[in-house]
Amino acid sequence: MDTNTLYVADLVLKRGGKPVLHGVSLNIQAGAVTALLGANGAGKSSLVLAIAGAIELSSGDIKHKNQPLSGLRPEQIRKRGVAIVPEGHQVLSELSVLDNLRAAGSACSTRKLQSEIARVLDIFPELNAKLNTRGGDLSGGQKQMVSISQALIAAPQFLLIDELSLGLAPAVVKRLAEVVRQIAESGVGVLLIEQFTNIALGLAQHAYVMEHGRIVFSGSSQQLRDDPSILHSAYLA
Ligand SMILES: Nc1ncnc2c1ncn2[C@@H]1O[C@H](COP(=O)(O)OP(=O)(O)OP(=O)(O)O)[C@@H](O)[C@H]1O
Repeated sequence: MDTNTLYVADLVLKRGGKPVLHGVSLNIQAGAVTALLGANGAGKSSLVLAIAGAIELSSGDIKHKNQPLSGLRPEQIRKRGVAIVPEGHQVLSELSVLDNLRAAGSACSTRKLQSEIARVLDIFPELNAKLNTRGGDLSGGQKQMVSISQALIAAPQFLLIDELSLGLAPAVVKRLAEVVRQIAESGVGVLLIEQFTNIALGLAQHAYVMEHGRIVFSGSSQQLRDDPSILHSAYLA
């Protein structure tokens, strides 16, 4: 088993008694972006939440470095190097940006937390001027930067991003795409859910397409660009 890969195998999941994932398998490679595409309701968010331990699986395996992650609590999964940027650029709106970052690193020692905050501010230098601003007073793009920064604290090996650009202005989307590329180049494996398929396929080497709780395509981003009918049928399904 390759230690640079997060293995997800045969995930079965129900929500509200309804089957949502019907045996989903995928691999996320460290140091690369993997795109996860599919229409609303296909099960992408549920998959990411299940990998992060936020919702309970009926069955399936999630493994990294030969260790099972399935069945662990979210904070244990985080400690093992898998972090999530949930949908909707959520931040703690009453806390300052700096306190949002501190809260994300509450498991770190004070010294480690300082160096981690400095590291994420190197990635998003635009947050330096906002450290004392309340989370609730930020623009959507700034909130997404804080949300990604929170996930990056404690240097995860894998980062699962649920909707990078939803509702954000084109200039911000371009900036966030640049950062995702940089994060992957630094060695992190990024699973990217992104409504703009051209952005996702521009960043990703490998892509998966989901339809009604199943993976219906796994292959190179180039293949999906060359044959748009695969995506068209998934988005119309
Ligand atoms: N909290 C919930 N409780 C019960 N069912 C849910 C819940 N959230 C989502 N579902 C159902 O799970 C299925 C998959 O939804 P999910 O949000 O995972 O899809 P998605 O591909 O991420 O779509 P979207 O882009 O709309 O978030 C849908 O049928 C949805 O109705």
